[in-house]
Amino acid sequence: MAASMRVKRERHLGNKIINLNSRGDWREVVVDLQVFADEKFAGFSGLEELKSYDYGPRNESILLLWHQMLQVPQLHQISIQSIYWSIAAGRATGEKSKRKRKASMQTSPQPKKKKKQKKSDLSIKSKPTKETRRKKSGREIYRELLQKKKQRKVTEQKKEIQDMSAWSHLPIPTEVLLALSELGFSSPTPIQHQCLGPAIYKRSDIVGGAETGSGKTLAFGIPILDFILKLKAGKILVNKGRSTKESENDSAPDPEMTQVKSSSSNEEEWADDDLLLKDTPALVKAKVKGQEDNLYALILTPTRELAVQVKNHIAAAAKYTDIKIALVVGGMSLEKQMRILKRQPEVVVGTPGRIWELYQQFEPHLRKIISIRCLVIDEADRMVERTHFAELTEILNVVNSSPHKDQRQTLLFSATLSLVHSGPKRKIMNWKQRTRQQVLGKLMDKVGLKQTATIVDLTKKEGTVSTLLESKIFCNIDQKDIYLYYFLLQYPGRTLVFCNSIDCIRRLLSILTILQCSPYPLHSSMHQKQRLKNLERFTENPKGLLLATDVAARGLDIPNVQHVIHYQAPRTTEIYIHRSGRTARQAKQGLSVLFLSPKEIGVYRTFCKTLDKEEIATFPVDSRYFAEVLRRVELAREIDSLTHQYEKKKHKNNWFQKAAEEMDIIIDEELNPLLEDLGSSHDQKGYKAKLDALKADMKFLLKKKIFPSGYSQRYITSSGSLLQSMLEAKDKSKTAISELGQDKDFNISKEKKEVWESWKKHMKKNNSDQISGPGQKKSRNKYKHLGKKVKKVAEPKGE
Ligand SMILES: Nc1ncnc2c1ncn2[C@@H]1O[C@H](COP(=O)(O)OP(=O)(O)OP(=O)(O)O)[C@@H](O)[C@H]1O
Repeated sequence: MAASMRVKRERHLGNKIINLNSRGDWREVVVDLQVFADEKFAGFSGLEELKSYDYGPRNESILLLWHQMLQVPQLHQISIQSIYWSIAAGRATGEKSKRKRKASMQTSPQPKKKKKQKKSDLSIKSKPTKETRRKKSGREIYRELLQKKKQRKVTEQKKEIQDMSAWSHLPIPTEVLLALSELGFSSPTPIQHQCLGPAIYKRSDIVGGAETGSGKTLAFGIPILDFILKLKAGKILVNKGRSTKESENDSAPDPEMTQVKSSSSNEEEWADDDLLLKDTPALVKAKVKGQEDNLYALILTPTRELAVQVKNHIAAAAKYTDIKIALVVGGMSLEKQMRILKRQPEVVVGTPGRIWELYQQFEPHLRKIISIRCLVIDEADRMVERTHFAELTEILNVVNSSPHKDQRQTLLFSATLSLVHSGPKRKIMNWKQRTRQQVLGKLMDKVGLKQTATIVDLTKKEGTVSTLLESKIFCNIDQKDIYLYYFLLQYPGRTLVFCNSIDCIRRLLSILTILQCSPYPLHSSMHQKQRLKNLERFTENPKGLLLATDVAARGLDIPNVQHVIHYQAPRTTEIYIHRSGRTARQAKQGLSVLFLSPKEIGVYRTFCKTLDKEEIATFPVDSRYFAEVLRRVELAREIDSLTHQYEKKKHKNNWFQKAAEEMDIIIDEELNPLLEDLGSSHDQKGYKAKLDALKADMKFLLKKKIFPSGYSQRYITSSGSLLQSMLEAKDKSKTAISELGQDKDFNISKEKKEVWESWKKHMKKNNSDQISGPGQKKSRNKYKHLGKKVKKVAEPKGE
């Protein structure tokens, strides 16, 4: 039988005490009263649990207090702290009662001895005697340690509580501000600073451009959260046959909103009272009736990974709200996404393909996109490109056909929204050089933005961020592997290597795996789960190596990526900016290295011109260690080539045999020639022995250190001397590139081979000239026997 008891519940908020008896929703907890039969529990009559733990920030009086505190800077920190703690306390209570309930369920069917144990667990306050302390089981000790760890974590969080006064001039909802404080975002970034005002107060359409890693996600995420919170609180009326103006006429200005607005310096500019309504009973009814099960915001991104990230980022900011955010992307279970959509999430983040697919299947929640109130297109310049995302055009046709289109807020963001391309050398018919305004105007027309849209363009002509150290290495296609491996060896750190094709990634993956660099691939032909898993592994590994196509070029916010390598030159200037933008985020330092083959000089020249860059500095390479690097790469190529040829044949035969089996066909003499010749068993044995020998050689080579101990692994010394050397190298490379660019015969493959061979000879000679230490001489002799095996240069495969 259950019993209940109301106890005095109090929480301290700043210097105020809030009596919780009058707040929150409490419910009885069913307990077995026999457990409490002991006289120790005399007077115990029952347990109650707080049903909703949101009494903290969402309570009106606390909100009022919060806003009062915002007016007094010195109280600012206290208010954040107090509200934080009231939430933390609520959560802790919730978890505790959940645990208790679970414990009581577990204890009831168990024998009495166990129950007694539970009783002593419940009497937490009684000091443990020496005897009980000695009797503690391993599980109890573990639990205690866990508890202590939790407490320490909370104390650390308490210490990290931010001064959030830098946000006070912006109309950020308290719940969101609280989450931002927890995330450690003590001030808005420039793009947030400029977008949040017009987006929240005026609900303007926004075209936002800012450099990579500058916080654009929250610049559109916060206005969405604010809008939905206001809708839920009945401060904005969704158009259900009644205009917002009508409702506003019979309502007084909302005290809370007035207060926030008055603190704004741009009050006059932003004031748009049409959108701010008082909590009249009629409005509350309208909210309850029509608004609760609506889809309010749709956020579209070009890639699935970016959609996952945007969803998580906005969900973190919405942590203290009850706004539901769903992810709808391809490559993941359709059924699961349909189940999630049944829960009526207010915000849907996804890729156009899957959203359109579900729309066409008449998924009821997504059918509401016609009446969405917020539409965000992230990486808008890429999304609206012709030939890309036909589904986006379909979605835009639907949302733009809505009779309430004018009430929709549309937000477009990218780091390359207004990039103006320089004209081609030979003028193409009808080609016109556009101004920034014309580029933006075209984009706005395509999406259907209002003419009154606010344009916040913080992008600079040079495109990349100032903390990024850009460099290039001019080399032949065949040398790229060597330079890449050299770089990875000399500069360990989280590195992202971009290639233009999946084939190139597969080849590099194989070679770098043989060289024990542990690369993770990421491209569109992989299973979505594997893609996300690899991204996660890369994020967790401080020396991680990710080989990716441009699927990872835009938007991905992977913390502390130190190097970005363009193994193949990006096809467009935009891609160069986005790829490079995966490093040097949030004002951190980062390095990008562009590998340029003679064929790629044209592209390089184009984006130097577009980005107003005279030249990109050449990355300094220490050629003394190149022979050893070369030796390893060649051996890896040989192993790869041998394995690949054999495995390809084997795979083909297996597939053929399986297909024949399924069709009940016997592979007779007639069909036999269709199978690949794997050689006799003797040949196969020989092949395996050869492969094993090569692998053993590789193992031996990998054990040896290439760089002597104490050799600097930093490309930027504290004095910046290496940076200086890169700048000095700039002029040299400039002439070298222009000379090679003029050499018309350079691209003939025979010539290329000769250049490659002569370069190798040169490197070997160079190396032997420079090896002077006895240790190094000795180690060279060690590899003498390997010379024969690695003599043959494997033909590099096409990229
Ligand atoms: N106000 C803030 N203070 C500190 N960090 C912030 C703030 N806002 C966002 N961030 C962090 O900055 C990082 C970059 O943010 P975000 O991914 O939104 O950048 P972006 O401008 O969209 O970049 P990209 O153009 O590459 O997509 C994220 O890790 C985010 O958590």
